Amino acid sequence: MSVKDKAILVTGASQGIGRGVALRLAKDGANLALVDIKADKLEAVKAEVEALGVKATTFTADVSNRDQVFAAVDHAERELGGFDVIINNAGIAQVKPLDDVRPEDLERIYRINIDGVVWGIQAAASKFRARGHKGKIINASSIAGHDGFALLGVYSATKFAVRALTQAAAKEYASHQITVNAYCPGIVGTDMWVEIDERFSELTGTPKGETYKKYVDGIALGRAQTPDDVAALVAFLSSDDSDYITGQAILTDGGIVYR
Ligand SMILES: NC(=O)C1=CN([C@@H]2O[C@H](COP(=O)(O)OP(=O)(O)OC[C@H]3O[C@@H](n4cnc5c(N)ncnc54)[C@H](O)[C@@H]3O)[C@@H](O)[C@H]2O)C=CC1
Ligand SMILES: CC(=O)C(C)=O
Repeated sequence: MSVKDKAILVTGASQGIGRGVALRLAKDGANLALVDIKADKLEAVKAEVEALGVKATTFTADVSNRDQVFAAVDHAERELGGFDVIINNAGIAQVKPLDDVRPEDLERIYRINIDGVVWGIQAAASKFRARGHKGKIINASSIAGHDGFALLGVYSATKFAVRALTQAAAKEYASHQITVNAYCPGIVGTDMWVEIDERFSELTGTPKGETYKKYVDGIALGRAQTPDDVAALVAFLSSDDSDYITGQAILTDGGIVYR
């Protein structure tokens, strides 16, 4: 399984799963374009990637802005000398009872978690077609894209939407040898879960740390997921070994949701 010398763009690369994916792909020999809305942390990840002996470049972009996503893909191609894979990883959580959801809540999360994936799909697919070669589009869904989670209803809806987009894009682009798949992590110990845990505490009175613990206790393999666990699947989906897989939303959760 190899991604050696592939040019790969990762969104949400400043921290958490995106950073973990970038480091794993760099270890495997890929050259990386690191994209995030948070410019300050990107340079540190770039240095970590370069220390592994591959090329890295950074680009600050808000994935909800179509022009910025297209510019990020152009930048990646220019700086890395090619463009082979996009990983539409950036996303935000939202913990809210459905009763309390207002139009601005929907607008904010839809624009990042759904629109951002649409722009990433479009920008990558048009680049692959312009270059006249195959390509891979890999999107972040979740266990919450397979089961709706209480207090994470709208977030779950966005992750179901990512699965739908993944299937539709796989069908639309297959004739160009572009594959489109999604990864569906479980409970990963990143800043996103710190935020989710805190919001559950505020809403339900559960002591801090207890919601995270409750979810981790429900994992069959008995431990929380790490970004490296997720990165192992993303590395496979980025490699030529996954060439015959398209339109799938693959669970990597240590045993929470069974499909
Ligand atoms: N942490 C978890 O347990 C799980 C996470 N996921 C998904 O994995 C992805 C990564 O999650 P984590 O690393 O845990 O989150 P995180 O919150 O630690 O990192 C997310 C990154 O995305 C960036 N980002 C947010 N909005 C952006 C925007 N508009 N434009 C560009 N970058 C933006 C942030 O600056 C941050 O660097 C997300 O799509 C999330 O929904 C899925 C399942 C489980
Ligand atoms: C953040 C997330 O996707 C879950 C299910 O925890």
